[in-house]
Amino acid sequence: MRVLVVTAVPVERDAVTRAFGGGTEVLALPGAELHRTGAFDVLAGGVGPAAAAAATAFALASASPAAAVPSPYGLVVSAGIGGGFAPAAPLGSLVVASAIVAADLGAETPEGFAPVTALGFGRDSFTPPPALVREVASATGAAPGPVLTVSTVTGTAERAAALRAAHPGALAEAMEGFGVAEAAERAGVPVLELRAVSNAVGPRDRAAWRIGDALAALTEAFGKTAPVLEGWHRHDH
Ligand SMILES: O=C(O)c1cccc(C(=O)CC[C@H]2O[C@@H](n3cnc4c(=O)[nH]cnc43)[C@H](O)[C@@H]2O)c1
Repeated sequence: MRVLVVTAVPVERDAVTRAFGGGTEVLALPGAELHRTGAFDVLAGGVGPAAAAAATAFALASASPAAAVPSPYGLVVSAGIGGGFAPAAPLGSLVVASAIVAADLGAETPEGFAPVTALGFGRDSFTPPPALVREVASATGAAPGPVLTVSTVTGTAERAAALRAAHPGALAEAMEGFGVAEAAERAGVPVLELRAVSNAVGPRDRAAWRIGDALAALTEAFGKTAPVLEGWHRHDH
């Protein structure tokens, strides 16, 4: 079974492929460049949910161009750095999504934020396979919990508090998971999201970012969880 890993930017892609120990082949597809190592195809699809959804959809469609041909991918993983909600997700820690939540997809109303589902269309979250989430958490030490997808990075304590209130238990925010999940769902492939925390969700403080530490944590996590991911079959669980 092949695994498609979608990051936002090339440094995240390279942090993931580094875990697999070399021998990477680059495959140029329409709309996507896959870095293939063994069972893993890793793609830097761009920042934000729209870029992530488009890149993931192109990769999935290129891999099985005819509807009658099943996808070679058994799993799609959205991976990269992210902001962590303190104290549950400190800098350098890992989070694996138990739910991938579109945190700002909806409407502002006098009563507060209304998710797109409350407006009567679309969906506002995806649930990765719970057994796989548990296995990845156990292999990597990642904390399992909801991960929010936002189009605007949180930069104030007020916004962080509003997100916590609207999504109790959320551990992290990032910008691509929901887009990757939308594309994976349409291809009938399960999805997972794994984030390494580079900064705290809250007031903007660029000096406090620990991007290098988070990328190193991402490499270590994929090193530990690669056998779990490539050996996982959805019907096993
Ligand atoms: O300019 C800022 O204040 C700022 C703060 C944090 C992150 C950024 C980015 O442009 C990175 C976006 C990129 O990284 C992921 N990411 C990392 N931290 C966060 C976050 O706190 N909230 C949302 N996304 C984050 C994200 O998935 C993007 O790929 C700028």
